[in-house]
Amino acid sequence: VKHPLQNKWALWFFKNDKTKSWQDNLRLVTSFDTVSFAINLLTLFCCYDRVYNHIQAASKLQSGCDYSLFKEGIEPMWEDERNKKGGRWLVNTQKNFRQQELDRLWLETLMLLIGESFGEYSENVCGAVVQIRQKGDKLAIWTGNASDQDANLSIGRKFKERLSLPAKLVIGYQAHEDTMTKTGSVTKSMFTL
Ligand SMILES: CN(C)c1nc(=O)c2c([nH]1)N([C@@H]1O[C@H](COP(=O)(O)OP(=O)(O)O)[C@@H](O)[C@H]1O)CN2C
Repeated sequence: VKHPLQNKWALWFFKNDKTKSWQDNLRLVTSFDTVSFAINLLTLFCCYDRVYNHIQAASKLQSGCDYSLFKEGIEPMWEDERNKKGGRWLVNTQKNFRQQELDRLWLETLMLLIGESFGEYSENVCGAVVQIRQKGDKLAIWTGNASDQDANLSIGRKFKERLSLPAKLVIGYQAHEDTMTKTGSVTKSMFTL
């Protein structure tokens, strides 16, 4: 028997090909809605084997690449109806995190989403993104309503707790509206944890 998940999820891959538009670089890899498929995917992410599958651990991706896991029907982009009034909890990791920590953090994030771990606020969650970058990798959970402070703070607390990040590693919640229009490299956070 296939145990259904509460939501259907879609895994996306972003490859940084400068010759194409941003949107053309975004590809749907697979979507799933059963526990067994989710477990297979999680094992692929944590003990990938290049020979048997095309899905590699996040830490092995080239710079400029992203993985996104979003609820079926929500595209991992600001412009999607379900994202445009939302924002993201953003974890900026130091360079040395990639080898030891990044895959664990991404796996924990995937399990938080697939496991609907945010209680009453799970329906506010749109998806999660891991981004491999020279200047430092990023991990984010996107929520659908930047002005729902109760939901966003509760989701952020659970996110930071589950990742068991060092207390001094501050995470910020940024509205996509601010990220889209940011001037310079840093977007202001609505709140931090
Ligand atoms: C529909 N559309 C065009 C569009 N829709 C989007 O939703 C969207 C973009 N464009 N993004 C573009 O990528 C650049 C790097 O962002 P980055 O998050 O990779 O961060 P880095 O600067 O590479 O660390 C962003 O500056 C933006 O140009 C990012 N993004 C989410």
